[in-house]
Amino acid sequence: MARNCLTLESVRHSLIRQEDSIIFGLIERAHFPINFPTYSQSYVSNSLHTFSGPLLRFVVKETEALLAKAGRYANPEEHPFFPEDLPPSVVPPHNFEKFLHPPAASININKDIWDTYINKLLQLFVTPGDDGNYASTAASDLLCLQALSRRIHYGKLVAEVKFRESPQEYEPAIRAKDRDTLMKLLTFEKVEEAVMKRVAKKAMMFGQEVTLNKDGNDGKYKVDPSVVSRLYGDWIMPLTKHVEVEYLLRRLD
Ligand SMILES: C=C(O[C@@H]1C=C(C(=O)O)C=C[C@H]1O)C(=O)O
Repeated sequence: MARNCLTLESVRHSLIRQEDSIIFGLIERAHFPINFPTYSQSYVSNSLHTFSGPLLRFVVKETEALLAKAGRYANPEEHPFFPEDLPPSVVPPHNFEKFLHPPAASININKDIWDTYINKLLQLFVTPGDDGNYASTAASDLLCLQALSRRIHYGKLVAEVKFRESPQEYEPAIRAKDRDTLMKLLTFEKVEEAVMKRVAKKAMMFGQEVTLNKDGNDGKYKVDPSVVSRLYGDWIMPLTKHVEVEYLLRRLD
């Protein structure tokens, strides 16, 4: 859909579709235990020193460098975790439609997303332990981080649509830099409740063991549906709303 035709309904539809990517990402990651060395500062201290620091950082940085060359970050919906020193794109530029307000478009909260994912979310949905699969673990973390980042930064599009639909409602609070009022204006509790129920249901459907005999899967899921609901309620939606508020605060710049 052309950006200038975006509506609250169409951006919400995209958020619903993105739930699938996030839940599949969580299921893939939950396949491995925590594998703590993936995040350890000292993991490669004995190697040939082609890099230092956590393996996940190395995997994300190197992947982003490659994707930057392929033009990924020219797309306003994509946000790198390591924007410093990214190589230039080597592909012909695509003329992405400019839907966002330029001074607000550059918001990037990936640092918060990274810290939240590693320090708070992971231990809620993966088991303790170490099976040595650190590179595969980092690869599945990368997918989760990218899906979360895309969803949370989608808050910019949501905020732009909400602002365009009723600028007169938002302008006084933006001018007064009143975060609390902005948060109230952009919050739809009924929508949030529906999101939490739907993601739990999707986690049940996507995370069940599919067998050819009649036995059910004994209520066991690859990732706990109530945890998925909690990740959304406590972190993913609050971070999306944080992006919405930050965006609106710059909407009249
Ligand atoms: C994204 C929106 O803004 C808020 C954030 C929501 C979310 O992150 O899913 C849902 C409802 C709103 O409280 C929206 O209105 O759809």
